[in-house]
Amino acid sequence: MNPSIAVNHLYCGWGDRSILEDVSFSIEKGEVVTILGGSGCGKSTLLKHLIGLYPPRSGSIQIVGNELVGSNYKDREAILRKIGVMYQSGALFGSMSILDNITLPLSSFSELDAIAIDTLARLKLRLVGLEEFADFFPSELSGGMQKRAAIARAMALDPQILFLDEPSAGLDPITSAELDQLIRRLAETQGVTIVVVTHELASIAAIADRAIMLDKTIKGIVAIDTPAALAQSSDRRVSSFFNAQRPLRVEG
Ligand SMILES: Nc1ncnc2c1ncn2[C@@H]1O[C@H](COP(=O)(O)OP(=O)(O)OP(=O)(O)O)[C@@H](O)[C@H]1O
Repeated sequence: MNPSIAVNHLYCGWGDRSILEDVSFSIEKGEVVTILGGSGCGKSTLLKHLIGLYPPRSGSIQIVGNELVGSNYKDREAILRKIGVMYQSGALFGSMSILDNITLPLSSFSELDAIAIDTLARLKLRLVGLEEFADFFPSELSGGMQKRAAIARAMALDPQILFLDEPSAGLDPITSAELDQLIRRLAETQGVTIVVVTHELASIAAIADRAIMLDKTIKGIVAIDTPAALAQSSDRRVSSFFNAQRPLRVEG
C-alpha cells in the first residue's frame, strides 16, 4: 500500500533563499506525525509545500501515491481533495454559523443535496463534540471550541490526510490537552493521517507516533523518530530542544 505522504529529495526556498534541501521522508496511513524545530527552521515552509500552496524548487511530493509536483490542474485538484487543512488562525468565516462554515465546503465541492449536506455537517460537529453549537457564530465560542470547529471543517470532505498548523497556539494547557485528545481520537477512529506543526512538547508526547525535527543550519531533517526516542537522543540539537521545555513536576 502507498504511504499517505512520500517526500523525496525536496528542495524549497523563498526568492534566492534556500530553506530546505534534500528532504526525504514518508508517513504511513493513520500515523500522527509532528513537524518540530526551532523558529525559522522551515516548519511552515514544509507544510505550505506539502499542501500544494507553493511549488518546490525540485523533488517529489506524493499524496496517497499521486505526484503533486508538476501535476496538471485537474490532477492537482483531485489530489488536494484528499487533504484537509486547519490553519493556525482557524480561519472560520465570522459572519457564518459554525454549521454553515462546515456546509460551505460540502456544497461547494460535492454533489449532495441540502438535506444530506446538513446531516453530514452535523455529523462532523458531533465528531468534535460541538453538535449543540451548530447555530453559534465563531465569536460566540471559546478559543478551543473554535479550533475544534475548524478541525470539523477541515474534515468536511472526509480527507485522508489532515494538516494542522500549530493547533495549540493561544490555548491554555487544559484546552490544549483536550484538543490533543481529539487529534489522537480522529487518527484512531477515522483512520486519518495527521500532520501537525507544533513546538509544544506536551502535545508532541501526547499525539505523535513520530516526530520530524528540522534544523535551520542543515536546512533539513536532523532526526525523525518516536517522541520517546528523540527525548533520549544523543544529538545535542535534538536533546536541547527536548530538554529546553521540560514540564514542571509538582510534588504533592
Ligand atoms: N512566504 C514567504 N516569503 C518569503 N520568506 C518566507 C515566507 N515564508 C517563510 N519565509 C522565511 O522562511 C524562513 C522559514 O520560515 P518558516 O515560517 O517556514 O519557519 P518556521 O519553522 O515555521 O518558524 P516559526 O516556528 O517561527 O513559525 C524564515 O526565514 C521566513 O522568514
